[in-house]
Amino acid sequence: MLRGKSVVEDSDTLLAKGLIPIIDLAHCGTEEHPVKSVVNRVGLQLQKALPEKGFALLVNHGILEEKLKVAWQHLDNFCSLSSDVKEHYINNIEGYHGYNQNEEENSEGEHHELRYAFNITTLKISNVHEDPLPGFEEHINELAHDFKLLAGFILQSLAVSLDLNQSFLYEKHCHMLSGDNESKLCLLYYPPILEDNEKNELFKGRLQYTYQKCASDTPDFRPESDCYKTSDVSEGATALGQQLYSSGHIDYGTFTLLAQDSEGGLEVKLPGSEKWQRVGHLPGSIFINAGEMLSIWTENRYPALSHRVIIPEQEHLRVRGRHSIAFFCHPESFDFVVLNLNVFTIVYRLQINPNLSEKAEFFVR
Ligand SMILES: O=C(O)CCC(=O)C(=O)O
Ligand SMILES: [Fe+2]
Repeated sequence: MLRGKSVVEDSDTLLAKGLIPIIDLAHCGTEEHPVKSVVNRVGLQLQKALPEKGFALLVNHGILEEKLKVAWQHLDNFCSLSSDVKEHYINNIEGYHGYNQNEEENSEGEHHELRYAFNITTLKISNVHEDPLPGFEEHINELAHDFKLLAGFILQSLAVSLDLNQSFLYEKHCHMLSGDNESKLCLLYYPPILEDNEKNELFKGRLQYTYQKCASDTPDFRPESDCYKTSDVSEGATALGQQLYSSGHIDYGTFTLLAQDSEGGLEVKLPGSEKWQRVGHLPGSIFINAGEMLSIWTENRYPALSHRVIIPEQEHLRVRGRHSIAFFCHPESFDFVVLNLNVFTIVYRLQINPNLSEKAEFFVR
């Protein structure tokens, strides 16, 4: 995957304003032969961005917009299939590969996960029936591979940022998307949410579009603004702009790469803050945030970012729905112990440098 083409024109202006940590990956070489000076520079930028903001935006990352668009079109086609056809694609218990029906159906209790998800956990197996979805598997696998390569580059910069040998973290993640590692590419579709005025209830709208342009051509990043007025909102509230597509959480892997097709409700708590703040969307960029694993290894030097997706209050955003693609980057697990009570303990043994934890234990909830 060669990089170089500039996809974000306004990044210099935003950088100059100091509002947003933007990391430019142009001319960084390939994952196998990365350009050392770029690895080092990206490492320095991550070293500043992750503790201060908990995230950064990657630009000129080499994953073409067109590829993302086609993936979302495939996802739309998939979501439009009848339930009995979709059932054939439901993820298998061991690998979580395939359609995640639970996320769609989980509308009981306080949290509503109003979204469709299709997971790619391995490039090896072929359990996607091509029949009603011509080209789906080939395309999604190629995209998953691109994300894996991008993650590979970031791992090298991350290692440098932590004063580790450049290949150290990369080697600990070398089985991503092999089926033996929890990394996955997750195609997500958040349907338009409509309000039934008579019943005063929210319901999922029909899929209405294939791909959407951003609400505005101007990059939109306003962590200081409070335009959704959600800072004091308790989860489970019912008014639009307060209802959640995806409730507040941290990702539990090393880091997550997130591509979005538009502005649409992503909110974060910046490190040290208890306030939910909106993250707008910079067209063409990929959002990166640290996960729980990285925060454990670094003893919270790179804190895991709390984030959630709300249903936008503004009607023009809400009625369009939204697509995203998340790549969850996970290390190899050397020891996997399953306890009862639905709690898994995963022990990762890593010989990191003496300043960092050698062993991290954490719980998958
Ligand atoms: O779709 C998004 O913007 C975020 C998804 C997310 O945070 C997750 O699936 O963990
Ligand atoms: Fe997440």
